[in-house]
Amino acid sequence: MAAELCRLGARVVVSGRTKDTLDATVEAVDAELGPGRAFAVTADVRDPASVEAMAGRATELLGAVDGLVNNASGLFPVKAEELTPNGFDAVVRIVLNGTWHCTSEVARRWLAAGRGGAVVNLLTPYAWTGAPGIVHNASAKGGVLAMTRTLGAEWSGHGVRVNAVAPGWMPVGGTDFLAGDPAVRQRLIDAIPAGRLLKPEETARAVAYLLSDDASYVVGEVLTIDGGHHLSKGLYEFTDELPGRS
Ligand SMILES: CCCCCCCCCCC/C=C/C(=O)SCCNC(=O)CCNC(=O)[C@H](O)C(C)(C)COP(=O)(O)OP(=O)(O)OC[C@H]1O[C@@H](n2cnc3c(N)ncnc32)[C@H](O)[C@@H]1OP(=O)(O)O
Ligand SMILES: NC(=O)C1=CN([C@@H]2O[C@H](COP(=O)(O)OP(=O)(O)OC[C@H]3O[C@@H](n4cnc5c(N)ncnc54)[C@H](OP(=O)(O)O)[C@@H]3O)[C@@H](O)[C@H]2O)C=CC1
Repeated sequence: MAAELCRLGARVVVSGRTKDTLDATVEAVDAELGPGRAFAVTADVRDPASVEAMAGRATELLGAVDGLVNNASGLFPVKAEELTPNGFDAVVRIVLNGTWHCTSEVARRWLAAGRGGAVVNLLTPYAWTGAPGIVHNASAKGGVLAMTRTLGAEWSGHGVRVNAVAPGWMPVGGTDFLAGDPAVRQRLIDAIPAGRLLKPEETARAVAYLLSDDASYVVGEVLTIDGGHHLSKGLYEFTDELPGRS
């Protein structure tokens, strides 16, 4: 995500809890594009004080912050009846609370300065379809969907745009548990009308569009990029076999 945004011309502060991961991203961008495009700042999105410090440091490093991408997430597959209260909280605190802490911190700075900015939240189509097996993450993403629409409307008159992208399955990061098993992977691909997985840089380009002035009249919207996965293939594959076809 960060590397593709830099390739498209952005200067980016990457943030998360693990310094080594952030440094590796910055080193990769430096090696490809030269220094001064990407910077690392550690933060924990569950902690408002940590987020405040991150926003301050990002402003120092970039001069001004024009956009925020809420990408942090947590997920583990679990049957709902086996999920503990702490397990539910662990995911909701990252996804829903973390998105709020980052969005409110950055937007308050923009509003106080009398300037606009763009927020893009990472959703998934199951924010509105639901997703058996990951009730914690689906519930949190559903909350972020409502937050996107609410703040999109509430702040648009101030020039602060809040939108979201809803990617389908990318074989990266937290979805290793799906990608690792070739049989599971193929079953998932078979259910996607486009017949392939999503490339991370395709998600990054959708994020870049929503951050850009090209999307200046797009407010509280969700750009879904899942190859039609949530729409399903319906009966299309059976149309040659079904009785009554013309
Ligand atoms: C399945 C749908 C198929 C459709 C396919 C559609 C396309 C796929 C779309 C995929 C969308 C992806 C969305 C993502 O969000 S990907 C990003 C995921 N990234 C990560 O998960 C990385 C970060 N993850 C974590 O940090 C951890 O997993 C965690 C979220 C748990 C947070 O860690 P933390 O250190 O805060 O938590 P603890 O280890 O202290 O645990 C807290 C409680 O949670 C319980 N727990 C933890 N892991 C599990 C597990 N595997 N099973 C059950 N319970 C778990 C743990 O026991 C603690 O609870 P208790 O104190 O009660 O024991
Ligand atoms: N992968 C996929 O197929 C899909 C992903 N998405 C969404 O895209 C986004 C990125 O997904 P993906 O790249 O797979 O996820 P990853 O697990 O690779 O990345 C999640 C990031 O969140 C950071 N993070 C987790 N907890 C915290 C925290 N408390 N504070 C700060 N940062 C934190 C992690 O860094 P660290 O642990 O170092 O803090 C990590 O960099 C997520 O929002 C996800 O829901 C949506 C649809 C599909």
